Amino acid sequence: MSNSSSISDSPHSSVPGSPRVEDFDEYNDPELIPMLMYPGDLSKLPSALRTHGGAYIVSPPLPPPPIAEASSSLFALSPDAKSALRHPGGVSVRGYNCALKLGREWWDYSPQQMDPAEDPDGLKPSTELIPPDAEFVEATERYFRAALKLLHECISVFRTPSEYGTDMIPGQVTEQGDSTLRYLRYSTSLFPEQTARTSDPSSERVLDKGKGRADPPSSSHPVMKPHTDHGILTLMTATSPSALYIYTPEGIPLPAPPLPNAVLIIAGDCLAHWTREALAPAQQPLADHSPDFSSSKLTDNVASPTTYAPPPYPPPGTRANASAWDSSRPPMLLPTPHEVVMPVRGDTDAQAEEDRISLAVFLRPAKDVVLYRKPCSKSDIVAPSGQSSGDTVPNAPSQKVSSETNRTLKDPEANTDVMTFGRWAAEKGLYPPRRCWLVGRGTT
Ligand SMILES: O=C(O)CCC(=O)C(=O)O
Ligand SMILES: [Fe+2]
Repeated sequence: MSNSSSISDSPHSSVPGSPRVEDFDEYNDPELIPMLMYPGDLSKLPSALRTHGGAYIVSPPLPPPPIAEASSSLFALSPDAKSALRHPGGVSVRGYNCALKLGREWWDYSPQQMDPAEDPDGLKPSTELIPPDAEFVEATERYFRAALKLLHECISVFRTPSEYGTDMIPGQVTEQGDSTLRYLRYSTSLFPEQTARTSDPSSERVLDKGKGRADPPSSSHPVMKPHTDHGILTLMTATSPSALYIYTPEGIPLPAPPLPNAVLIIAGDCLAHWTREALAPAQQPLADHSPDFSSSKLTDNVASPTTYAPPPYPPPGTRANASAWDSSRPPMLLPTPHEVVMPVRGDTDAQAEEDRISLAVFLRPAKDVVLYRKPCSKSDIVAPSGQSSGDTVPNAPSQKVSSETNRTLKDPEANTDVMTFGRWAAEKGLYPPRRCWLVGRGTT
């Protein structure tokens, strides 16, 4: 498809490289992320996620994102003030965190009380991990509420009968759940050498999790490595320079620059679990499901079924052959891999030396919502830390697994392995293949 014909006389023709919404049905260009006009085109979101891994929603019902305020208020705080916003239990998805070697810092806004599993001693409600700027926090709260409303509208599309099924999202996903809003700052000035030069040594130690010295950066560019988000949907916007890339289900990278008056929506892990369940009930025995995807109804619309591989989700703590359960049931939607690679000095981008600030709203279910139930034999399940079998997930770091994880690991009587969202989130970091289904496919 030719870009010039598709964007001429489009209301968004000022945005180069994006297809006109009206062309969407015919549209099959893997190089462009579709643009959906709010509200009329929301119904096309499942298709867009399936073919491209993401879609822009144009004219979303959202207040202006408080990104400039994040820069001047939140990220301008002193190192000590930032340290005061760290979660007492070291949780990286609440309050302030940084990865200086990757040139990145971020802050998560989560107005709900902390989950007891994260905060067993009831040390602090998360509302205490907020910066001392009421105006900024109010603007953040306003944006968060409006974004959640929009994301729930998106979810209602998945509940409407369509060629992909009906009621793909469980009914409980109507509340805030474990949703959060995140601001990120990417800057070469965050690299350890820079911070060592510009901040006093004691602050630097605090910022870099107790390290007394500045290790060199892991990359010359501020980055976020390829991953999928563990929630349902993520809504994103950012300042230039453009640095975000998403991957299609075929593993093709697409630039995802910030567009004026638009937000990007991508799919999280939950959608893959639920669309797999909706189309292939887990209760059916393994033998009923052919691993030959080309013969599956589910893949009729996929351009090259042979290149369409499901994400390698080895069930935690199971024997290697148990992962065949997952690969025999391709999900209708894959979670969207994405990564951020900042241009830096010497790159061609004119804005290469500017910081990039991004904002993401993660729509997540509550921790006890079930992602899937998997039939298993008693011998399939071992402790996720790999203590009771030699053939558990390779290289899984030995880490403490929450009591919630152990409780829900298995119902021995029913021979059913129940994966809740809380368990998935807790275990995702422990099993490298779950970080991103692209890893190991030679794409990254
Ligand atoms: O900074 C961005 O644009 C993406 C952030 C992201 O992927 C994340 O926080 O999970
Ligand atoms: Fe992400």
